[in-house]
Parts: sequence; C-alpha cells; structure tokens
Amino acid sequence: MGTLIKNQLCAEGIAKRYGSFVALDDVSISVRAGEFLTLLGPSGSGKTTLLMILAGFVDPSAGRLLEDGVDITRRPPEKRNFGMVFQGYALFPHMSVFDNVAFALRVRKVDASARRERVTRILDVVGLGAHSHKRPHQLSGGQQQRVAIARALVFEPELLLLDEPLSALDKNMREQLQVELRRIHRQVGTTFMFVTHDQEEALALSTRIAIFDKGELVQIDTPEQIYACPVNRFVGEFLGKMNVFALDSQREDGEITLGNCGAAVLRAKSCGGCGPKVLAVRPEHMKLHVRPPIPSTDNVVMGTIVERMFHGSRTTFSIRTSVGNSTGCNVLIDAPPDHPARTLGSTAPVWLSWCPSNSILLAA
Ligand SMILES: Nc1ncnc2c1ncn2[C@@H]1O[C@H](COP(=O)(O)OP(=O)(O)OP(=O)(O)O)[C@@H](O)[C@H]1O
Repeated sequence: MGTLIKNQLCAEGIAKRYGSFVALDDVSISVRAGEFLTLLGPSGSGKTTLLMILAGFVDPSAGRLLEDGVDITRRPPEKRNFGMVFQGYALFPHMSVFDNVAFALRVRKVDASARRERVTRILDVVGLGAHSHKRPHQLSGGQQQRVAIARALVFEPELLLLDEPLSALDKNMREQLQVELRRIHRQVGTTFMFVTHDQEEALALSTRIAIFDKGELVQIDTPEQIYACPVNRFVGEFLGKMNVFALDSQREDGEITLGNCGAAVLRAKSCGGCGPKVLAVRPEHMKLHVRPPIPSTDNVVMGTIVERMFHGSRTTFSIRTSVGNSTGCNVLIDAPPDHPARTLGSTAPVWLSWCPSNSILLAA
C-alpha cells in the first residue's frame, strides 16, 4: 500500500492583481505535512506575494486557502498559527537572545516556567544555548538569523514561512546555515515553506520545489525529478546549467536531425510540452574527447575549443559545435584539469558524446 500523503494547506486558484498587473495567476498548490517546500523563481515571479497570502498579510483577488479542509482565506494572520522568518532579522536590539525568543510566548500568555523550558529547548535546537544572555549586536548575522528562526518556532507553529532568510549572509555563513536549516527541519518536524531565488539552495534543501515564472506555477516536484525532467527550457535553464541545441527536424521515435553542417543524427527522450522543441543536455552528462570516440550508441557531435577557464578542481571548456543552427551552438563542459584537451589549439577538433537517455526534448 502506498504512503498516504496528508495535505496540510491547499491554495486553490489563487490570483493577485494590482490594478491591471497580475502578480499571481490562478495558482493551485498543496503543502504536505512535514515537508520542506521551496518556492523558487526569478525576481518578481510572485513568490513573496504567495507567501504573504498564506500568512494572511495580503488578501488574494481570487481563490481560497484550505487548512485541513477548513476555509481560512479570510482568517487574520494572528489566528493562523504560522511562524514567519524574513530576510531582515527584526530582533529587539535592547532584549537578550532569551527575551527575544520568549517574547512570542509572553504575548501568548504562556506562564514563566513553561516559557523558560520552551525557550531553552528551542535555543538548544538552533545551537544558541550558550548565547542566551547576549544582545543581538553581539552575534554574527548567521546567529541573529538563528534567533529569528528560534523565535518563529518557539510557539510551535503548524507551518513555518521563510522568505529569503539567508540572502543577507555571506557565502560561507549561508552554506553553514543551509546545513543547520535542514537539521532543524528534521529535528522539529514542522512544515517549512521557503522562498528563494537561489537554485542551488533550493536543490540542496527541499523535499519539493515549486517553480514560478511571471506569476504562474510552472512545475512542482522533487529536486531530482525537476532537474532530470524539466517541463520546458525556462525551468531546465533556471535549475542548473544546460547545453541547448536548436532542432532542424524531429522524427516520431525521438530521433532528431541537428544542423546543416554534416547533420548529426541524435536521439533523445521527450519531456513533454507542445510546440517547437530544443534538445537539452546537462553538462555533467557530456564527455569530451580529443579523438573521434569509438562508434557506440551514444550521441556524438564535433566542435572546436573557443575558450578554457581553469577553476582549480576542474576546467570549463567552451566549445563551438558545427550542429545546432546555421551559426552552430556554444557548449560548456567541465573536465578534470589534466584533461588532454587542455593543450589543444583553438582550431583543433574535439568531440562531445553523451548517452541518448540524457538528452531531453524541451518545449522552447
Ligand atoms: N503592493 C504592490 N503593488 C503593486 N505591485 C506589487 C505589489 N506587491 C508586489 N507587486 C508586484 O508583484 C510582482 C511579484 O512580486 P513578489 O514580491 O511576489 O515577487 P518575488 O518573486 O518574491 O520577487 P523577489 O525575489 O524579487 O522578492 C512584482 O512585479 C511586484 O512588483
């Protein structure tokens, strides 16, 4: 028997219009109990608007919100029992870490001994047990954000809404806090709904990712599934690097002909969508050869090296292929720094090969 998935919160046909501008267009999304769901999309795609509607700070122009089947669309924010963490920490500067976290409980009239016990426990969860007496200005940015997370979790919300909570931190601190967030999520078991425009962060943290573009929900699935099978070129390119070839023609069986220079015949799996397609391959699935590869069932195209960039643990080659469209295509591929192609001149031929099952046909 399959696992029964419990939907904790359902947004049905949510729209938000500001005058004639459509910030959200008919978005339906279900949040599953206990998951780490990330809303990912470019700036202005509607992620924060949806989070604010779920929190109750913004009214939708259309649609409704159901929590465990109960309509909460018009319920005020303070009655929703959702925690919120923003990019700015908004801590009280004159209060200690302990009092900042205890504040939410004092407002809810939790008695002093229960308050002490709950604040101590949640400060331990976020790793700040030894800092409870400090003021916010005595903490690093990452520690202040952990206070904000503790404050949002201490009243045991059913759902934690996090809007770009790591974006003000430097790269190292950000990566540390990503690991912390995953651990905290696992430890407390609360449902997390997280907004970011950082693709790697979304892939690393989430149990599911919802991709937004221009106010529409384009795809929602596990990180692995979206990465391997994006529904269109926008999603594929937004979620990681992708080499894309224009298509000349396509046969029913997934065999396609590329380009007008020697016309390589390639095979691909289709990821659905109608209309014009492109052939897309993730760079890590491509192999770079300095001699024609031994004939196999792999796809093979020829090209020349345009540029090479040394990154220490790898070298990125930019390769112009003779297939794609009339001017050819530029392909980026990473190889070990000692790859034999490192010594080749710019006109020397190279070959790229990849397994057909790793090329996908995407709606352009
Ligand atoms: N109060 C408002 N009045 C008019 N337009 C608004 C208002 N709030 C948001 N918008 C517009 O709605 C669109 C979606 O905004 P939103 O903040 O949800 O995007 P986002 O995906 O969270 O972007 P970012 O990553 O930059 O925060 C934007 O074009 C924004 O300018």
